[in-house]
Amino acid sequence: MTTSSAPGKIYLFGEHAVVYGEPAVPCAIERRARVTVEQREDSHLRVHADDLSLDGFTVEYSGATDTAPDIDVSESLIQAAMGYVDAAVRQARDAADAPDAGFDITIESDIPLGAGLGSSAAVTVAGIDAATRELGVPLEPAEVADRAFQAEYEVQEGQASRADTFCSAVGGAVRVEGEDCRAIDAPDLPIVVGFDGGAGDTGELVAGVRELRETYGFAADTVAAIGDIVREGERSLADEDVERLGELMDFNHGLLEALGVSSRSLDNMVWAARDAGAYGAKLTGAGGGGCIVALDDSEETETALRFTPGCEETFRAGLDREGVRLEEQ
Ligand SMILES: Nc1ncnc2c1ncn2[C@@H]1O[C@H](COP(=O)(O)OP(=O)(O)O)[C@@H](O)[C@H]1O
Ligand SMILES: C[C@@](O)(CCOP(=O)(O)O)CC(=O)O
Ligand SMILES: [Mg+2]
Repeated sequence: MTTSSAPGKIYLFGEHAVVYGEPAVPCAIERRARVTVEQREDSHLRVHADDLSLDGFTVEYSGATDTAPDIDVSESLIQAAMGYVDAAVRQARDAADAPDAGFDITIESDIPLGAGLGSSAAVTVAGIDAATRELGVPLEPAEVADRAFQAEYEVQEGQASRADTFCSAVGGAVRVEGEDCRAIDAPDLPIVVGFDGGAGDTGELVAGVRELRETYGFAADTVAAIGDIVREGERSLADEDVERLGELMDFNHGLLEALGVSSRSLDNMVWAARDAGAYGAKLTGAGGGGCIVALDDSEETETALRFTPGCEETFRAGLDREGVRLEEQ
């Protein structure tokens, strides 16, 4: 039996634009997904996911085509849930040259689903790490990242950057531009997250930006301007200039809003944080609903978010300098 965990992330800058080759800077946060795998005698997969619905569920199957129908959850939820797990298992089987390996898999996660905190990447990264270790072929974090990207790319039908998976695998702050992925230095940032309890559809939101970008030159310019913000943001990060970082996050949020990926509740939370004196605030991840990230060393932003209509949860999320790690073997 092997358990690995991997962190979720927030985007300081650059989501969406990173899909078109602009740089992005995500940071791993201290919220993790833990995946436990145990090799079976047969080639079946039995997956237990506690967090997918209020009750959690278990599904046993031997492949994507013959999902066992004897459980009380919709087919689409199973497909959505199993996509990443299936793809992670395919990567592990491939890495170990063990095409028939079967597993009992348990997923536990502190990362809300579809909320912009990279739950899919954390589950995929931790899953590949645990399954390859279980098969006796532990991989370096960079290789876990590469395989997790292939898995996400497959599930998201070509609409994925390397940002989430690389960040989750190596931890800390990272910079991703196309295939160029590297860890960068960052100070401990006073990160506050606000969560509206909802989720956005990453594929749909990415497709929306793609269409705007193809329709209007100024939308393409907006995407390019986000790239400029990221490059400026990297300098502020190196200078540890938190005030400037906040200003650039505000600017980045404005451009994401213009690209149509914000929502009323995300905007409300962003404004609540700014009014409370945060250095800056923006949505994180695909948008549409889910989380915002703000920088504030005082308690003011958390207090304000607690009283903001539409905000369901707020928490401080320290930068997690550790990426994927073995928990137990
Ligand atoms: N705890 C979990 N157990 C099983 N699958 C999960 C878990 N958390 C996330 N996932 C998978 O990740 C998907 C959400 O990923 P995505 O839409 O990219 O949003 P995000 O990565 O921002 O959370 C879920 O639909 C599910 O397939
Ligand atoms: C919109 C995007 O830039 C980030 C999506 O992040 P998340 O899955 O919402 O956490 C897509 C991507 O980079 O793959
Ligand atoms: Mg995701």
